[in-house]
Amino acid sequence: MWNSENSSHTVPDDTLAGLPCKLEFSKEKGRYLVAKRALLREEVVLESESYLTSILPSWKKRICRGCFAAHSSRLSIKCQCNQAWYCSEACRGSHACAGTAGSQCPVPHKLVCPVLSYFGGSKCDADMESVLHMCLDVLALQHLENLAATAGVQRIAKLGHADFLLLQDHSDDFSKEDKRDWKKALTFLENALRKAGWPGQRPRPQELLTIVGRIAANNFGIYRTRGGSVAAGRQGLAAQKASLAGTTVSEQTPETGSPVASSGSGLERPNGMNNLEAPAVSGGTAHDLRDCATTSEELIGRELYIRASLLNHSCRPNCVVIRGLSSGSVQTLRDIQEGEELTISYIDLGLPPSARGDELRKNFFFECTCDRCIEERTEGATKCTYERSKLRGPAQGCAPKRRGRKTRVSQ
Ligand SMILES: C[S@@+](CC[C@H](N)C(=O)[O-])C[C@H]1O[C@@H](n2cnc3c(N)ncnc32)[C@H](O)[C@@H]1O
Repeated sequence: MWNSENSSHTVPDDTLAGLPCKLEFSKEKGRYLVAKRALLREEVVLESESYLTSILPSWKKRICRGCFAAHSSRLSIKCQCNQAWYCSEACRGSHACAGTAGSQCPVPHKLVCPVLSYFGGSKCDADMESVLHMCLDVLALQHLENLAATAGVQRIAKLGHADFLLLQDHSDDFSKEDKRDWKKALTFLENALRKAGWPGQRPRPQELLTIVGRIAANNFGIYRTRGGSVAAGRQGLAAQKASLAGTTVSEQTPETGSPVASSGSGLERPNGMNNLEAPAVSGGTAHDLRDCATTSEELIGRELYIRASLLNHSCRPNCVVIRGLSSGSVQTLRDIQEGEELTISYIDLGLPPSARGDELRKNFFFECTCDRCIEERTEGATKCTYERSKLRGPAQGCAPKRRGRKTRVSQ
């Protein structure tokens, strides 16, 4: 349910200007995007560079923080904080001053480096640590904007801190255990800020928690194919194979930004979801908004998009997010009528209904009411009545699943 205290249900007019979609709002599912006109299959609905990115600690030595290229062996150039690795001195130089290439919010590494020096001693798990990295970037952006405002400069980046605040905050929905874990992690961050002599305003714990609450429910996973070379990039799409049988989605080569040679079925697009064993696209990554990889995929990092975060979930999505090296685009999977809601999948669509529900409840805090879930529930109920009459006993396997403990925020 929409939390009006934590988020505003409008966005500035220019956020969606020129796009074939517009924003609507409902109390049940918050803001959502609808088609402003009829859309054709494979049409690009929106395109944007990522807002912020972070790499999981286990991958930091193989993905260049400057240009974001992935490498099959450990990189040899690193920053003194031991948190950022590079493929060249040029990448190190540009990251220090301008942040990761392609990010809409350039956070100069030299600003956050002293704080990151303490991250080696963090006892947080890898996922939490990657969220803390993003949290720090948000604080850095806020600080830079405060400085710019004092100096009379209006905007330092295309998208700023105000845009981050548009994201829906779910910190109030965290379970007791999550809140406790996050409190510990954020105390670690607060101490690192203090020890590093953070030049910006030191945030209050509640403020930090709302930053985490925004990152948690809105970040996109970056995946690689397990067992493939590190530079491989067809990540995140495999999971949608099951429910989108018959359609395939292309990936883009990072060098050209254009789809690679066609070899699939359905949409006749290459390296798609029906073609899991096909050679991977060198250097690219595709991602979707969900937390769990399939067995053939591995999560390597996380990133935030602002506009794409306005897309709600459906277990039968009509759009997909495709990631190039430095930008993401949302494309339609089928023809869409004017006024129809645009949706993507946040989860592995190959999961059985109850597991999909658990994922969405645990990580995104809502009960899915998409047409696929309703159909499956109806089918389940019919099957259940049939089984019951066959067994002439109590219902078997049809009891509503007990709501599991929400585990650590693992966005
Ligand atoms: C990435 S945001 C999507 C945009 C969001 N509705 C907003 O107003 O900012 C994810 C959140 O949207 C809501 N949401 C997404 N899909 C939904 C759905 N199918 N039904 C209900 N709520 C949904 C949930 O609160 C979820 O945590």
